[in-house]
Amino acid sequence: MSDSTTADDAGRTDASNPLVTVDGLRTYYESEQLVGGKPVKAVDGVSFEIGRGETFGIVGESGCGKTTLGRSILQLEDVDEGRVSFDGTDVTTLGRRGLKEWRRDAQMVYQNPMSSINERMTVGEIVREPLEVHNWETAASRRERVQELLDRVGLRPEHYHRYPHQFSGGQRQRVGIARALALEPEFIVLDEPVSALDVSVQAKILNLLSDLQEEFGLTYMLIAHDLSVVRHICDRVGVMYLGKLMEVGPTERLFTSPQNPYTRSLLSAIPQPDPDVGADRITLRGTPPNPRDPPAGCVFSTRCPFAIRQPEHEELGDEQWAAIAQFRRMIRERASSTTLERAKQRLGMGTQFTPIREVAEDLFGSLTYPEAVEETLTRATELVADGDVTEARDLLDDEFSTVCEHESPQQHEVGNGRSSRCHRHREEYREPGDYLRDAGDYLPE
Ligand SMILES: Nc1ncnc2c1ncn2[C@@H]1O[C@H](COP(=O)(O)OP(=O)(O)OP(=O)(O)O)[C@@H](O)[C@H]1O
Repeated sequence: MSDSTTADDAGRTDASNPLVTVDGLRTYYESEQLVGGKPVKAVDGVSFEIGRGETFGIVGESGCGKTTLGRSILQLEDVDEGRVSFDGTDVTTLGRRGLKEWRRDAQMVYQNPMSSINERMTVGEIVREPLEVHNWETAASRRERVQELLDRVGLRPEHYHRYPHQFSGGQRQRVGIARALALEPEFIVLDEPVSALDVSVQAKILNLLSDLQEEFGLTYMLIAHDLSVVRHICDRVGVMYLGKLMEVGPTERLFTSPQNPYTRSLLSAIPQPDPDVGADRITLRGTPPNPRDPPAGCVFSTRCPFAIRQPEHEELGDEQWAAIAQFRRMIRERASSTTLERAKQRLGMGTQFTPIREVAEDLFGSLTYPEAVEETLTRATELVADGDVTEARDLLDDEFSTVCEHESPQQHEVGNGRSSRCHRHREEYREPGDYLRDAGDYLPE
């Protein structure tokens, strides 16, 4: 975003001297259920660095853990595991006083900056509050500082005594930015700072953030679901899925040559202005799984268009493969229902699942499969029809599951300052890029 970034041409930061280092961060939200409830794995082992003066973007679908990651870095959430170092200091071990001091340096700007603020406070009081909390200099200088901040973010002196509800969305965001800047921080987490605003206002706020970064040497972490905003202003980007960072890399490289299947799918799901482009692009099937119960191996394996297959299944078309994946998903769901639920179903009480033969007909009826695959699918269908759902699940697992479903992939270095979590980067498999080209699919340009 700024010229002062330490990222080089490839977007690599000065690794010997990053401002923020996140290492193996985990934040789980415990279930409200007292017994047996699984926690939400909102952030699940995330590592990356942010260089001084850099704008680091975090993208991903709704609920993938972006906000929790931002709040965890700022120690606004109880972190379960991992370290966050800021300028070389591990802030996860700071006591209350140390944390209060450090918070001057690290601030957050929210999508709706007024949501957590007492609506009876005037704009001046809102911006001044952090100065009061930290007992910053004298009352007169605090007042002067607030005037200076209002002016710097494009508000007028008479706005001091107005209330935020008298303001437009863009002006309210300016107030939020002024408040975040009050204590002269070095690092700001911007959580969807423009997504609630009209496009014309978005550009103004982004320009303001860019100017402020340059003027004060700020380092930003920008959380956004709008990929065009990220592409426009971030030096590097991290792509998140179900609490994991799937790919990290310099923005332009990541957008033009994504290395991870999830990044590819996410980018190709962007509506293309030109209908001729990306006519056969990859689409993201379904919605992400429940973060209380993420898939056992690679978190993206249940939706991945590039999932590794057993060699004998390589020839199956995408449609055939997708139907099998859907069939397996449904059987897994049924197999995980409790004995009591299953007994109730048999007695015609409780949830009624669609008869499995009907499901099989709907999914596979119009498709052709090699004989051996067809036989397995028929056997699984009959097992479910006879009530042996677990056996059917195991049979399908034996036939179709691969490393993607059993093992969580490591973060592989994939060149030019990029890293990606995917088993396909291992030597014994074909790279996602090669696989895609051979399949003749669309690669985002
Ligand atoms: N306080 C909380 N208690 C329990 N679960 C939570 C809490 N906050 C978030 N979650 C859950 O944690 C997961 C990650 O949420 P988070 O808000 O971090 O995602 P996000 O990527 O920022 O989503 P969005 O783009 O919709 O804001 C979600 O499943 C969410 O429901």
